[in-house]
Amino acid sequence: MAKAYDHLFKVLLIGDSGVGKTCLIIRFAEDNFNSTYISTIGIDFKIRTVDIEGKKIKLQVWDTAGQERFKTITTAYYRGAMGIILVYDITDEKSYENIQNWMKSIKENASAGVERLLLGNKCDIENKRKVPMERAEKLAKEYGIRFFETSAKSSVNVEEAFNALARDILQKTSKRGPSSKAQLDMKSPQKRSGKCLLL
Ligand SMILES: Nc1nc2c(ncn2[C@@H]2O[C@H](COP(=O)(O)OP(=O)(O)OP(=O)(O)O)[C@@H](O)[C@H]2O)c(=O)[nH]1
Repeated sequence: MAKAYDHLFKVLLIGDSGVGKTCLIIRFAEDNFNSTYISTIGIDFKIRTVDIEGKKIKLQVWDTAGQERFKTITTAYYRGAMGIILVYDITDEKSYENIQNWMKSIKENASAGVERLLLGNKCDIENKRKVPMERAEKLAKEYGIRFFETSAKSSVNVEEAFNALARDILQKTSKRGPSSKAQLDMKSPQKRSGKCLLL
């Protein structure tokens, strides 16, 4: 029987509790949204296969608990990830400031060449915005990573963000060959960002 996919990429979402990691994954994997907040206990994952440049990419998306008390469990999963999505909430300044701590955690726990992506979620609630988009754009530029403002609720940029990450991982793996995932190049080029456009 033919293989159902060409590549399997493991992707991890991290960020403060309540920023919307679970909702982003549910939007991406099931195209659904639920406003009831059930905080993630430990770790969980969902799967979706996407088509990138004619290749079937199976994305195994790991959802981590943002709460401090689960840190020992969740950081154990960093090592196997080929992509890590850092999420903050545009209405919660603290969650944005904590991005640098999450970055530090990646440095300490993930493989050296892991592909990173910054998301400012909940861009549907513009009237409660605390973090200007330009601030996050600047930060992403400093880190040399992509940035999108997203809304899991209104389905803004979710598809785009996951696809961009999958494409970046694919480009890295095809450049280096599938066996050298752990030693991927750290220097990623300056990347464009995605504006939050609610249609
Ligand atoms: N308005 C709005 N609310 C959102 C959005 N995404 C998530 N939420 C709400 O924010 C709350 C937290 O969402 P979760 O996805 O559970 O947050 P989390 O980051 O997984 O939280 P932990 O599991 O505790 O780490 C829920 O009440 C969601 O309904 C969004 O894009 N817009």
